[in-house]
Amino acid sequence: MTDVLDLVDVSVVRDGKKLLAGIDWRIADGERWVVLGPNGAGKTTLLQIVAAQMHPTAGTASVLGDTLGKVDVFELRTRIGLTSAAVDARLPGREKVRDVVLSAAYGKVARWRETYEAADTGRADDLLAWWGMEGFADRQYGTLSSGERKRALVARALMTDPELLLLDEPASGLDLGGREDLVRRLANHAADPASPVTVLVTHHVEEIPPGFTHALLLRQGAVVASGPTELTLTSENLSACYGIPLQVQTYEGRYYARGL
Ligand SMILES: Nc1ncnc2c1ncn2[C@@H]1O[C@H](COP(=O)(O)OP(=O)(O)OP(=O)(O)O)[C@@H](O)[C@H]1O
Repeated sequence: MTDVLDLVDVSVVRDGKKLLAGIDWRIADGERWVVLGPNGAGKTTLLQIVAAQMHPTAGTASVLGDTLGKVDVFELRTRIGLTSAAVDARLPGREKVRDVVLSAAYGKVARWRETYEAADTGRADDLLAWWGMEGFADRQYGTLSSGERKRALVARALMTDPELLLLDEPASGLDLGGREDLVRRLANHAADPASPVTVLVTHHVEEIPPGFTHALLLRQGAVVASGPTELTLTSENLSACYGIPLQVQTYEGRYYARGL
């Protein structure tokens, strides 16, 4: 079976600076990955490669069986769902929440003159309900709380029924209740065999939902460790990743870390 992702010796250089260096990373069908690393480690840059938004400077990147540089990326991007602060920033605050989700089906950030099928509207409403946004469809996107926005963004990313879902720091800025609610929903998402392969970027091990099968730790643009979550998220690896002594503990599928 073709890998969902296959990065071989991928590097990215910008303004003479190496943002990523020699990254090897394979993702197989059914896997759920978390990417961790300190500020500036290169997580967002890595996700941009995986999202087919950026080409590597060197190395090869195959996403959903297509090699970047040899494929129409606009076509490829329709098969990938992405949530990030950059996507959020492009969405007009006056847009109705339902249209924020629906417009993704047309690769747009706002509704224009398209006529949407009843099936599309139904799917948008179902996704909003699944992500705890029932009753919000007619609200303006700009009036949502941070937590509500994050959940609406995930619903939008799933609108095209993507084969690969990329979540860049979906819990950033959420309060404890909002974070726990999102972690619970993401755990349900991870447990559903119908869910697409998912990559979650985060700063905090506490935000890793149970059921995320693999982890990749990044530091200064290079991989510190990667593999099955329980083997990768060790105190030793996390200390090397963040450059400080850390102790990792687990409890019922959740991870916790503290400085020593
Ligand atoms: N176009 C660019 N030119 C030069 N440096 C860049 C460019 N884009 C990003 N960088 C730098 O590359 C490094 C990695 O950035 P990136 O956003 O990928 O890290 P990150 O791990 O997502 O960080 P954070 O956790 O703070 O969001 C940072 O030091 C950033 O300043």
